[in-house]
Amino acid sequence: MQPADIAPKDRLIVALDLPGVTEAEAMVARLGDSVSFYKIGYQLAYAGGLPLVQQLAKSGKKVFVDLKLHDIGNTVARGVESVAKLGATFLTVHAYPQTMKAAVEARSGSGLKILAVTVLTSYDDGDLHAAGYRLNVSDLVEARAQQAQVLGVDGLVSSPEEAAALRKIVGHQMNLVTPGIRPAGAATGDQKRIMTPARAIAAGADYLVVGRPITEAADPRLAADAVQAEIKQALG
Ligand SMILES: O=c1ccn([C@@H]2O[C@H](COP(=O)(O)O)[C@@H](O)[C@H]2O)c(=O)[nH]1
Repeated sequence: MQPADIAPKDRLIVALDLPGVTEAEAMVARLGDSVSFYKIGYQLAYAGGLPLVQQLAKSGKKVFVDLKLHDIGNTVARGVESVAKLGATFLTVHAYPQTMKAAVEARSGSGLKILAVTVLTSYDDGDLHAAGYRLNVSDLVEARAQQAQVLGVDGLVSSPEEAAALRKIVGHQMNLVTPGIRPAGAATGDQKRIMTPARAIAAGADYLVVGRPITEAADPRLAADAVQAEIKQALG
């Protein structure tokens, strides 16, 4: 999907990083029609949250399954086939060539899009070096984006800090999905490469992933509406 085709409201993806299905359902009810796109990651998926993917999809919401798959090709492919049956819109894999190739082949014919996680937004150059990488964050993100593009991956997960550079590399053929979003004044937490919603959109991000600044807000709906307003304003 070209960025211009993405409805402004669908650009906010709320991370349902919550302890269980009851809490997740309550959050979805609280956010109501302010939010149309949800992300289910480790915490909820491992607490029985995967059936919620189908439930949300049936109720008209879009769902991003953020399991960041990385395994031998056959295991990744079979996992992708299973997630495709749930009706999810996005699924993440780590941006390793074998993994991306297996995922792209396995999703073909389904409506599922594969997103490659380039470098986690909680990493800076020092963290990469500590993990044994010689490249800095921006170089590794760009190298992985180029590999992902060649392999036919549908989109990239990166910090909004890399969005403008990635746009130049991949044009509008791939979706740019950016966590590490922090409204002005929000606690950074463990995120290291962050931007405000408005700056992320201006930098070229298609989708903004926001978790704690919304789910831990005193009024999550008000917090989500504020992010939506910032997105709309930045889109002009
Ligand atoms: O590089 C990445 C990839 C995924 N995430 C996920 O996004 C949300 C962010 O939540 P916040 O509470 O807004 O920090 C979370 O579910 C991560 O698993 C990411 O942050 N960075």
